[in-house]
Amino acid sequence: MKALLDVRALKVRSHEHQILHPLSFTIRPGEILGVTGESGSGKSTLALALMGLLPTGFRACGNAALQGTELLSLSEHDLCRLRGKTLAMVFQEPMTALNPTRAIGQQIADTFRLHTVLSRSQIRAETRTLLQQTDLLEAGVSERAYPHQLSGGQRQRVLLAMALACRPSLLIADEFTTALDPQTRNAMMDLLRHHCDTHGMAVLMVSHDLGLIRRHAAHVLVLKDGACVEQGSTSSVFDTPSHAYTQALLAMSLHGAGRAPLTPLPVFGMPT
Ligand SMILES: Nc1ncnc2c1ncn2[C@@H]1O[C@H](COP(=O)(O)OP(=O)(O)OP(=O)(O)O)[C@@H](O)[C@H]1O
Repeated sequence: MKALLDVRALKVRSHEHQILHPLSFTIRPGEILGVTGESGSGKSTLALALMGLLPTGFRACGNAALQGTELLSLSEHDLCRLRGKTLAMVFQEPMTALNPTRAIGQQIADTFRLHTVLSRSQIRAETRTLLQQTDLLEAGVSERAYPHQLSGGQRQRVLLAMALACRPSLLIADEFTTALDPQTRNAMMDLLRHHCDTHGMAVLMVSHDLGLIRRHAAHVLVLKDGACVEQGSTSSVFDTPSHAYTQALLAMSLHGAGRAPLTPLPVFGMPT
């Protein structure tokens, strides 16, 4: 099957540092790619580079073609047309991504108003469907609620509803399950899976949670200091990791789950 996202030698530099070393990977329609690595390894930078939202002073080069459209050379105007419709992102920090002065129902409806020609009543119905699918109505959250009246996990679900509104081809989800309890996390992953299976949506899922990646991602990319140390099918990378860093991440993840690692963990990124 043809790649939906084809990334070739994508690099990111800040004024002083190389933040991402050349990365190459593909994601096919309907597929979830997990991106993992310790804090500061460059996961969010990769997500922001694809969205065209890098901080001032950062520069991306290389190639990143989404359905044949080269993302890195698009003008801000063309990127704006793509974002929300073809390419969507759920941010790590929901409070800064939501508008504190607008009710959540209005914010979800805004996405439809901006990118579709649906009538007011269709937008109202679609907005309610999304609130239902993200279990917000069930939790007693009204579409008239403002972001500050919601818990972190509920705000995260509003962002997910906004991201899924226009059935994007590619969803970039940066640690979006962190604030969710296990039951809600599973329900949200099921919702993503549903969009992957029914609309062919692909997902680039940034997460520290190796269990989540193992369960839901077909492929995984392991980052360390901005470089890819290992990538491949999740089962082969996790069952037979070839790099010591991946082995250490897996051991730490087992340790966190209450099982002691068999060998002492190597220390990464620390002066010796
Ligand atoms: N706005 C910024 N200004 C300067 N350096 C930055 C900025 N954002 C990120 N960096 C640097 O880029 C590198 C990668 O950071 P990034 O946020 O992409 O890592 P991450 O893997 O997403 O971390 P985390 O898991 O903690 O979110 C780090 O060295 C970080 O210090």
